[in-house]
Amino acid sequence: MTSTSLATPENRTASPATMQALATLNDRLAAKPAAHLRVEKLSIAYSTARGPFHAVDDVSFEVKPGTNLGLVGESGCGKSTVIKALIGLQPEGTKVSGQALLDGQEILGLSERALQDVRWTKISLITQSAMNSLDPVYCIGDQICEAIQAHESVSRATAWARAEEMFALVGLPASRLHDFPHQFSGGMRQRTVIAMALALNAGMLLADEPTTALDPIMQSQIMSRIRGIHEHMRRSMILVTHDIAVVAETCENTVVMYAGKVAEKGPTTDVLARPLHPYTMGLQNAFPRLPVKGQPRQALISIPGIVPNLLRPPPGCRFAGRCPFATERCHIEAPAVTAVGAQSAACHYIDRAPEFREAAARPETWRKLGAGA
Ligand SMILES: Nc1ncnc2c1ncn2[C@@H]1O[C@H](COP(=O)(O)OP(=O)(O)OP(=O)(O)O)[C@@H](O)[C@H]1O
Repeated sequence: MTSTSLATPENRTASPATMQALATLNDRLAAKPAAHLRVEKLSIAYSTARGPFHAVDDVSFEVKPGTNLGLVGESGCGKSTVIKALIGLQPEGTKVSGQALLDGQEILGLSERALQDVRWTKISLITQSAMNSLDPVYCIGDQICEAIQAHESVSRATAWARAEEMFALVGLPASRLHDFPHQFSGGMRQRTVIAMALALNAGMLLADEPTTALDPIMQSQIMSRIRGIHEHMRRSMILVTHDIAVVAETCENTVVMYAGKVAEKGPTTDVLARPLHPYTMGLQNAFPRLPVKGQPRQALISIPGIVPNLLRPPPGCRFAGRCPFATERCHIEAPAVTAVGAQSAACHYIDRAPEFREAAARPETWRKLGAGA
């Protein structure tokens, strides 16, 4: 990446500190390009007292270099489980199968030693809870320096300068590097975690609900900061969120997960404008959309029912029990993934998607569950 490519309209209005931080990033960005991730047939089962819990089943997707992928779905659909497996943080005893190739290197099942070489330098994590990732007894600057020096043989002065650079990128003054975590607000702590995740310039960022713990104003500030950084640094990112609107604004591609499986995936604009899977249609109804002038404000419709228990996953389509269009076949036979252009979905009735979309927009459709397609 060249310095001219960083001079986007947005950063022309950025502060001198941010501009300086962006300029000094150039060499490191060029040395470590954005990563490519290919996940193939990823299955993950937690070991529980009642047997294996199949939290993720046969999940495949790709993150192209320099793009953002949104991983969406209700709570308990397996999004965080995917993220944890990618960075080797699954609990002991968890069974992980399939492949995850980061720039061609298998990152599933690495030894702790091998993981240390990959984590933070090639793939880094922005977690849900910033407070837990910061040590209360060290000042923030020391923590960032320690992370840098654990992976790169640079002097403390260089590491501190890098920490200042990262703070400028996330919009925090360098003087605050001397503070301790308890002196920061929730939003500032979250920015710090983002700065730490960026400090080693990993080609792949995993952001697991990076704003969930914050108030709505702070959420939108942090998300626009993440978008800005993405724009300048062109890292690859997986963004886990419940919020379809955030995905629409931030991610080129989207994977919709339901009960541990991929329900639908493809370019975000296609998935949101022309969803193929009834679950995506239902998920969209549950989120507020921007009002269109002259049209009545759309009512929010939630999907009745709950995600099935994955100790014993249902044999057919996992969404069948909540799908207003499900037939007997859906309850017995698991649907294969079918592609329509760049988009694909696991639904037996993908060819009826236009008709389903119309019906799914009406609240009464979701009231007569199991009525058959
Ligand atoms: N250590 C564990 N042992 C057993 N089951 C687990 C464990 N961790 C998570 N689960 C279960 O796995 C399923 C998927 O959880 P996961 O956290 O991946 O979902 P999610 O889609 O990220 O949800 P959320 O949006 O609430 O974080 C859930 O039913 C959860 O209860």
